[in-house]
Amino acid sequence: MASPNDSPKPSIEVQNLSYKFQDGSAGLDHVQLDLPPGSRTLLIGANGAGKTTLLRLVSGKRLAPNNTIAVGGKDPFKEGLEGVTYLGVEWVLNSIVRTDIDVPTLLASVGGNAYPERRDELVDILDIDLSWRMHAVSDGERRRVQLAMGLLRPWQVLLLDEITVDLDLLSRSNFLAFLKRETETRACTIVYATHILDNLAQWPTHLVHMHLGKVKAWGPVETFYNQIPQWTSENSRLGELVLKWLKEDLDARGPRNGRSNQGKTYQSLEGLGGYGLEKRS
Ligand SMILES: Nc1ncnc2c1ncn2[C@@H]1O[C@H](COP(=O)(O)OP(=O)(O)OP(=O)(O)O)[C@@H](O)[C@H]1O
Repeated sequence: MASPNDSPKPSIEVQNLSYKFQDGSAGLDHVQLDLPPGSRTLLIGANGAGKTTLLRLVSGKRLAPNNTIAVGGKDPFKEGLEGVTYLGVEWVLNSIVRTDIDVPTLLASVGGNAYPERRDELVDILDIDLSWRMHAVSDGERRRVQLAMGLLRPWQVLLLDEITVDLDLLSRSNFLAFLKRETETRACTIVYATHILDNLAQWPTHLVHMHLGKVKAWGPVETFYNQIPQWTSENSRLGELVLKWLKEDLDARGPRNGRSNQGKTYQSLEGLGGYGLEKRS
């Protein structure tokens, strides 16, 4: 019988990937990445940097240009990748987890009975009460059940698009430790887009820094730490590095609504009504 370990090694290769949205606006610009099998990559970037766009393309949910993406050596869109799990916003909003349904039924519906040991481990680490009914749980409790559902089948590539925001600190820490163990004990690879760095200092093997649809830098995590020779106890070294990157990105981009041009804009409105008509005394 085939086991997940018989599958091709789950590397993620992105070659010169540019992507435009349907309205013609630029989504990604010449993205180049080569994430090795077994890696745990953090995707870092400000809001709107292109993280979700990249993850959706890598997962095969969006069509990328030919020969730009290979996951375990395969084109994710053409080959409908078995073993690639993408957990993002659409998945979080799935309405079934808000109905009056019990947890064992939900877990069985996603194959829980085929992987009883994994199911029981996930129930344990995510501290799930099997007597919960899903219409009567908190957001964080619902998220934990969803995570158990999403992680149950032994994926080879896991693409996570910040879906841990509702978890309390301990649940999130257990969840991250589980993911780390997974990459250490079987052939699998993770890419995680997040803004929350708690408990993550020792987690990633690789970092990808995105800005305005481009990958500004990527590589093994230790190759970046010389950028942060000193760090405070308030932030981890990773936290300091990410803060530095985001500040640089903001400086490079400038303010969203062009405040530096504001005087000019108001002048050009003169005569059109509003403040432009006021006379200086
Ligand atoms: N369907 C779309 N059509 C046009 N532009 C889009 C579309 N979806 C996203 N964008 C734009 O593409 C850019 C990247 O969006 P994306 O969702 O990939 O960012 P992100 O890095 O995941 O941000 P966040 O941290 O806020 O989740 C944003 O400027 C966004 O407005």
